[in-house]
Amino acid sequence: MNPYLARLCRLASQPSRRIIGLMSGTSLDGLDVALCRLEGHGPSTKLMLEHFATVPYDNDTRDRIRTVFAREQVSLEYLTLLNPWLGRLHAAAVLRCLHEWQVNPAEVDLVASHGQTVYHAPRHQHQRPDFPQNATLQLGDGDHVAVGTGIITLSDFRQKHVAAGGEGAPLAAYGDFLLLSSPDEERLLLNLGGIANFTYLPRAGGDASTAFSTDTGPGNTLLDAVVRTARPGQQFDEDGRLALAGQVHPALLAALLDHVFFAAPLPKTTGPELFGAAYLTAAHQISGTAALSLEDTLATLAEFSAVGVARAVQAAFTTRAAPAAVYLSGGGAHNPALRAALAHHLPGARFASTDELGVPGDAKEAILFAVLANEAVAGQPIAIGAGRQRVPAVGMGKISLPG
Ligand SMILES: Nc1ncnc2c1ncn2[C@@H]1O[C@H](COP(=O)(O)OP(=O)(O)OP(=O)(O)O)[C@@H](O)[C@H]1O
Ligand SMILES: CC(=O)N[C@H]1[C@@H]2OC[C@@H](O2)[C@@H](O)[C@@H]1O[C@H](C)C(=O)O
Repeated sequence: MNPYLARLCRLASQPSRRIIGLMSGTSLDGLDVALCRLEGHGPSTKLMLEHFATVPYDNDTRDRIRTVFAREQVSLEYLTLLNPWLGRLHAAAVLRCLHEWQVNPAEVDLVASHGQTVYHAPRHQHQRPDFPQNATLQLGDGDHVAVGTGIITLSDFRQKHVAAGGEGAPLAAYGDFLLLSSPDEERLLLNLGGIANFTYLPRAGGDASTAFSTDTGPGNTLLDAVVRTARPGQQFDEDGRLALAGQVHPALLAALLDHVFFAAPLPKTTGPELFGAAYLTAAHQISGTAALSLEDTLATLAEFSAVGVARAVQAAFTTRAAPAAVYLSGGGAHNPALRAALAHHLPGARFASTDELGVPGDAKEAILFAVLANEAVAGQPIAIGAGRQRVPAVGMGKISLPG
């Protein structure tokens, strides 16, 4: 037997596993690296986060990804070259983190690598009759991470979700359900990344089939794009200072909200393919606001993100009140302008951070992939999907052996 397969079998029956979760999201700020100790599997999973770091992307890396990111037309050669290049970059980042944390790679059981989403194409977005499927593409091939780190790697988690009928995202519900369900309260877990999404969790022990997650629209992606253009060298509106100095422009807001995505049934996903710079330019033109100040544009975009969240929450809870307990994660949770707009549009909510539940908000998505890998190796197909999520129980992740 291949010794790596034998190792994998041993890992599956161990009481706990040490797994590195990797996530690089739509904001392209860097690679999130979470070294997790995961004990057990399924609803009895216990997480100990041993270390977490975001390894920032330099300008060259960001530029390379942006050459293909969310673009309909790209050079096939460039895409092909970027795939192993990113895999090796992520492997090198893992080794650097382990060195800093004084952890021997041989003492890590698995890497769980999300890769870099370069194009997300749910059917409702691509609308091509010749391709009736949902589709999504992540680069940074798992074989390159496995060979580069010497650690067995699981990757490409989203394809199984698509194969089973889902849109390949959000996968957050699977990890949230296993780690953050509580017998004491039902919860909304609201992640404010480039794209915003939330997970609804019923009380632990309740009807698990009602758990689900959905994207709600942009989180930070348009805010970041505007700042990058207006203030070269700046990646985002630090502490929402510019947005807080502006006023919401009602006509621009109305133009931004005028898209079928916001009325589409839940769950649904989206990405910068739709909510990119061109979307904002069109809304500026329609509303006659092309000359609006940077501050007012950012204030309006923060409002837009918050209204998107509020509309999805309203759509999810038409016959009863939404859960009051809302736990925030993702970079947008650090943006006071976004938080103020959310507080206004979700008046019944009691906001806290997932940090208070033992899962640091900035690390939550990287941890998710470690949890998915743990289930793929030691658990069962995760059975929350069949209900509201409308995806049969699946395990996710492809296995790459280092040798
Ligand atoms: N102090 C801050 N003030 C304002 N915004 C902030 C702050 N810190 C982080 N952000 C925002 O958070 C973003 C990074 O968020 P995050 O890392 O959650 O995104 P991501 O994981 O790439 O996105 P996604 O979840 O869509 O894949 C930054 O680009 C910025 O917009
Ligand atoms: C296709 C894709 O990469 N989607 C990401 C993105 O970033 C946020 C939102 O859009 C979410 O749907 C998803 O990531 C998280 C980790 C998820 O699947 O839950």
